[in-house]
Amino acid sequence: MPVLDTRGPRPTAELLVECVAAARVHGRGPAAVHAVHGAHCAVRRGDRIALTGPSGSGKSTLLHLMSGLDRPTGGIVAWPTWTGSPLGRPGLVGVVFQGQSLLPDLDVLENVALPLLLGGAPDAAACLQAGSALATLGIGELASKLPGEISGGQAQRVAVARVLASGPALILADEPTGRLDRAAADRVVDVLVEAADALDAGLVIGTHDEAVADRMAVRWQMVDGHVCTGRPAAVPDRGPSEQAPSQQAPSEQVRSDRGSRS
Ligand SMILES: Nc1ncnc2c1ncn2[C@@H]1O[C@H](COP(=O)(O)OP(=O)(O)OP(=O)(O)O)[C@@H](O)[C@H]1O
Repeated sequence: MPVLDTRGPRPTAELLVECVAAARVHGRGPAAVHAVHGAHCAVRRGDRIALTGPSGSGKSTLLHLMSGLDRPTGGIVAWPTWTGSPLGRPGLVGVVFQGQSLLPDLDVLENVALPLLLGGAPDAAACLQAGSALATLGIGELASKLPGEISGGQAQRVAVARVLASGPALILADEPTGRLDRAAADRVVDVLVEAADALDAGLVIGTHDEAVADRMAVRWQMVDGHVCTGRPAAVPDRGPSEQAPSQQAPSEQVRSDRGSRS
């Protein structure tokens, strides 16, 4: 029986990421695509959010902005309690990518251990943690396989294991169950929710799967690049120790850098 997350948001929990009028335009001129515009949203520790919406509505783009992997072309994306973007800093944000994201020349265990090794963990500890994450996902026997030797669904679970192994404070999963059957999809969501609970992490799952979305306490709906969070489109309430983006040093936020990326 899948675990249903019925907890509501905790408005004073640590604010992990917030978007204030965030926008992302891909390309320029007549070919420009306004993938996200005017996004006001925030994720706190303990949040369990389903990000839903039709194909092309901007879910992946918004997740990439919140991860720091992409930069807004308008507005602000900020991580108020961290100093600067989480990019390249294991343990802060973990992203389960939508497509193939495993390195083909590394075996499954090495793929899962890689972020830990890059973060400075000793080999033995990284391998132990990676093996444990694979076992949690029920795919421990794949450890020595290369990505080319496993199925798409198995690769998707390896990608989830890779994120969980590094114990991030914010987990952003982009269609993590897209290639899985119902039972495997339920298991992956179980694992994501259990890991998020254990880490007191914020969890956002981009999904087309209503059964997955229904298991999250909160739903954000995207339509044509607009995100509806069900909350007023104002700067979210902050806990007493948290600064608004406008009070932070520029280096601690990612502002619009219109024109610097296409
Ligand atoms: N690198 C890019 N260059 C140009 N356009 C892009 C790029 N990435 C995304 N887009 C466009 O931005 C819009 C939003 O795409 P995005 O992938 O964020 O949507 P999505 O809701 O995640 O879709 P899906 O559910 O199919 O994954 C789409 O029109 C898409 O074609």
